[in-house]
Amino acid sequence: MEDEDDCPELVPIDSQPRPPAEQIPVTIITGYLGAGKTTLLNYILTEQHNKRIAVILNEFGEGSALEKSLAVSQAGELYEEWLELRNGCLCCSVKDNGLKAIENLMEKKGKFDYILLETTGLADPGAVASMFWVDAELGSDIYLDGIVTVIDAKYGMQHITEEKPDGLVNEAARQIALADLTIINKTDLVNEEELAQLRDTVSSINGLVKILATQRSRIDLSEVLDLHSFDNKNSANLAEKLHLVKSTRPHLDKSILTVTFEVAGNLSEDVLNIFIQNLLWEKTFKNKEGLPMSVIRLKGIVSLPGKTHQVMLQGVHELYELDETPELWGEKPRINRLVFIGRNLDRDVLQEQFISTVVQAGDRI
Ligand SMILES: Nc1nc2c(ncn2[C@@H]2O[C@H](COP(=O)(O)OP(=O)(O)OP(=O)(O)O)[C@@H](O)[C@H]2O)c(=O)[nH]1
Ligand SMILES: [Zn+2]
Repeated sequence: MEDEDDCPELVPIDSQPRPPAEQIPVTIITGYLGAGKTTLLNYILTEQHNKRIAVILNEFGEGSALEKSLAVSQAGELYEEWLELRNGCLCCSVKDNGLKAIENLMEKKGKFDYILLETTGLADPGAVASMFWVDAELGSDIYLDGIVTVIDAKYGMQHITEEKPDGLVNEAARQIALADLTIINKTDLVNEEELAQLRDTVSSINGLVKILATQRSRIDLSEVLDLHSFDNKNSANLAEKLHLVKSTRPHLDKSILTVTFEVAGNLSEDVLNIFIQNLLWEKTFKNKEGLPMSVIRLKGIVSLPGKTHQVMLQGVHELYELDETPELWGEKPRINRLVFIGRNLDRDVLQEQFISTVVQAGDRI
């Protein structure tokens, strides 16, 4: 789906659900060491916009650092604050730590319009993303808007294809697997052929992701901000978008790839939950070599019996959510579309399992 960018549809205003007015978007900016994350942040801060943006630098969700730097851009002026964070384990305690610190800062300084968070080059953005996502559900002031991965045009390929010792995930590839947008930066350092190769590799990992190319991370802000990748605000064309996604071939034997399939019918919600939990939590699905499938990102549109609206399925790491969208099925055929991004995924095995359990149970309802 690279460069697939359709104009927003004209929709009557009241049919557009919005997050509650006070909720503030967080965009996670990730990418391998030196790819251009900070350059992107600085660019966003200096661009013309009327937003009051809080930028969180340094790692967030690793180790037990006591102090993190937080810079706030207000009316073009950049100033820094040092915040004390009690303990850095963001993935296991939801309402604490970094998030609390942001909320405290907002109490003190007034609200921000937007939060940008740069992870370290080696971080797993999934853990950070999960935290914000869960928190939004718990009625936080903040919601996760999207994950943006910056890739070094010159060294990206090397980072992505580097083989890791058995069982370890390649961090650069995982960052791409999780991304809603990838920015291939430093295009001044490569020729067109190298750039095209890198694009192909990126889409072979993540068949859903949009790919843009930049120099000095210069990018139209509307491409980066307000993506609404984790809520149903942009669900209008999701079914069509998912329909265009293709299963990919891995660029290396054990690398991350995308698999997708479509199946008609109504699903049993209970059995669907069991299927996803087996896949994400129990890891009971194996590919033909007997290796456990591991899903990093999951997206779908499903049809549940008795529901007139399309239901969106979203997953990051071990979290997932079924969320009714404003889209009606109407006269459209009820086709479930699922996209999985991860390792050791076997499309045929997944599809067979899905049909023999979730769809068949749905048929019996
Ligand atoms: N040639 C070239 N250099 C760039 C470009 N964009 C950024 N750089 C340089 O690349 C280096 C790394 O950029 P940063 O923005 O600090 O990268 P980062 O991802 O934040 O790096 P870490 O936080 O250390 O992981 C800096 O020296 C930038 O000036 C570009 O488009 N072309
Ligand atoms: Zn940086």
